[in-house]
Amino acid sequence: MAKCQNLADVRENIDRLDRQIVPLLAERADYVRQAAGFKQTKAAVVDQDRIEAIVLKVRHMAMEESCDPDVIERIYRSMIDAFIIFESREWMHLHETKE
Ligand SMILES: O=C(O)C(=O)C[C@]1(C(=O)O)C=C[C@@H](O)C=C1
Repeated sequence: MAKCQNLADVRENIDRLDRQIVPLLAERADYVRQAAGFKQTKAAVVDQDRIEAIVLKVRHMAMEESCDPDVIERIYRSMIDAFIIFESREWMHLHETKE
């Protein structure tokens, strides 16, 4: 990790990472969209056991990276909330247009 000399350096690095993160989120969104296709009911879009398993996993990963696990948990819970809204929309679209 580079030690920055000023705020402009910091922001350059943040912008570089955002250029990597957004394509990964787009790829993740595509898999979330596919998940909607495998779910029989709209209620199944929210899978609390799966969410808790993901949170546990990413908290461990954060600790391995010497990052605050509470920050990572908050980011993941917010991200999954957004994906649930997205997946619900996708589920309705897929299941409305079936018949
Ligand atoms: O794993 C699933 O079933 C998904 O739909 C993906 C995902 C996620 O974003 O990771 C989204 C919604 C679910 O409630 C749980 C997890």
